[in-house]
Amino acid sequence: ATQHRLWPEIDRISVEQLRYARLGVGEGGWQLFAEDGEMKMYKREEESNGMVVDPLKACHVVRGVTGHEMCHYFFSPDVRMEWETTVEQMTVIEKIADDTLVFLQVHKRIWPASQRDALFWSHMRQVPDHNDRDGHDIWIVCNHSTDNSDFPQSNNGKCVRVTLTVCLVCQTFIDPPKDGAKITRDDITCKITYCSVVNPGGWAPASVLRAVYKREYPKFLKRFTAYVIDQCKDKPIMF
Ligand SMILES: CCCc1ccc(-c2ccc(S(=O)(=O)CCO)cc2)cc1[C@H]1C[C@H]1c1ccccn1
Repeated sequence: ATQHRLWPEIDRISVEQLRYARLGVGEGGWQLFAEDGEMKMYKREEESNGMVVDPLKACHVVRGVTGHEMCHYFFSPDVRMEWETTVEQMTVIEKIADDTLVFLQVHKRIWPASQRDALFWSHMRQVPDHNDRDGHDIWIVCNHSTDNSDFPQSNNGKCVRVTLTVCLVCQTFIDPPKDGAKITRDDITCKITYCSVVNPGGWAPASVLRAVYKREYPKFLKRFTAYVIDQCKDKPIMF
């Protein structure tokens, strides 16, 4: 089959985002702004034409689930509204492949800014075994804004379109049980890096956006990881 017109971009951005996620937070002006147990959230304060575009990087360790499971639920349109509380409406407008979809999401309005929507491709892939550590396979979901002539910006002037790049990078670690016993969920740990850059696409008060991010991102990651743990606990492990 001839490849989809977006494929070169999807491949490039996915590779680039994996590299970006694996960079430490030691350099580059990251400031820790939220901590909750194993979850650490960092941001950089950046503006582009007077709009807040603060890059965010969250690191977390979740026990009892695999990276494949985390990415499966993050990617899946069927369960998105179960855990995503800032989305009012979600539509899959194109299926590029089994592991690549195009989403249109209308987000809940953040007063006093106007309502936002986001149109982005979402791609999930397993990355060849990274033996640079004792880690196991890596799974990644990358979401990146895209245009679609059937869904022009500011549909009937209602929403301002944001541009975003998001990646969820998950590495599974297995602590082999004694004498070759079957691996259980008590033996697996998943190290997560979540990165996001959201450009609001139009003016929104910096103080309001920064307050929303400070509140919403920790809530978002805690809610999502709790959701995956709950969905997986009675199911066979998806390695
Ligand atoms: C003015 C910008 C409004 C705004 C548009 C979009 C998003 C947003 C879109 C996608 C994703 S995701 O990680 O790809 C999961 C799929 O939904 C996360 C966030 C966030 C905000 C802002 C509202 C803030 C926020 C922060 C954290 C979580 C959710 N929302």
